[in-house]
Amino acid sequence: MTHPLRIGTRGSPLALAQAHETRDRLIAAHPHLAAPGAIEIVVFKTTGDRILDRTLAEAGGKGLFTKELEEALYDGRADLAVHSMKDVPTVLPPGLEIAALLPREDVRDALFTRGGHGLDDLPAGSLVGTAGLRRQAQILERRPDLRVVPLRGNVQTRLSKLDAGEVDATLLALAGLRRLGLTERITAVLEPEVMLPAVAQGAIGIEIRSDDATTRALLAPLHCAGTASRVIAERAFLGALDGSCRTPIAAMAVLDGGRLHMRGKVLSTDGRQVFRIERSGPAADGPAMGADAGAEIKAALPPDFFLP
Ligand SMILES: NCc1[nH]cc(CCC(=O)O)c1CC(=O)O
Repeated sequence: MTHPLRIGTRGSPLALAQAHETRDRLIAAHPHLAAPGAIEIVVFKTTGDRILDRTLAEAGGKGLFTKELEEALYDGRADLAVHSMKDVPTVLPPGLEIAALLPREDVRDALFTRGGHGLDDLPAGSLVGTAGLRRQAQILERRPDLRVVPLRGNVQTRLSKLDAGEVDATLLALAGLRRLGLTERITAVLEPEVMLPAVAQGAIGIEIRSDDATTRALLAPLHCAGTASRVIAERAFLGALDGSCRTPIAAMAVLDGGRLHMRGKVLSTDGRQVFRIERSGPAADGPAMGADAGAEIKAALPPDFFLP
């Protein structure tokens, strides 16, 4: 090889854990890559990492966590980019593709509360810290008597704010906590009936240049077909909705033998308006099922539902 295989990643602890998982899986599939210097992990700072004072929805725009990594792919500063698929826009920039989806983690969200309460027994008026509109809307759907305040930062930051009493509760994706080994302090895991996950939550995707057949071949053994059929259906749902990032949208597909079941949900940010959809069909029909479900729920929304 003329140069090391360069893995591009963000620098957050979770992003680094995902980059290391990718490296480990590459080495397991191709033992020659264990040689010193065969793989290099290169860290890039993304716009999303720089914006710490506002919620992402306020910052606006899509691809806040992916753009700089994609530029590195175009320039050849990275051969592959490791992403949380949850942060990857439904339409990829030209000339790039997701070459592999790693086996998906648990898709559910975890709740942390100071008093050890679950969601249903948190005292009225409790402050729930989350910057995510999907989580905000579904918390308020179930508990309109709670107050949601913006809370950003990595896992450690959020937990220290919880300890300091800035908020009474916060939520994080179980997948990220598992990958960081930080599940110990979880108070409750929220079932999808209460908190439907974000599209592609818990899935790691690896992006490459479409003209890079060498890297595509290296990644082929890492690809998980089951994860792909679920994530592709969910992303088709999101793509058909064409929602702004200020609209709470959730979806989850599960496989049962050869069949795919998917649930989708669109809410108002205050959780008062909730639109749901459910579909089942052969796994091979996932993309059409997702797109169809997205179109149907969109048609049911009031005309001015999507925020600009
Ligand atoms: N938007 C940030 C983000 N992107 C992916 C994850 C967690 C890992 C995953 O869902 O794959 C997180 C943090 C969180 O929501 O708790």
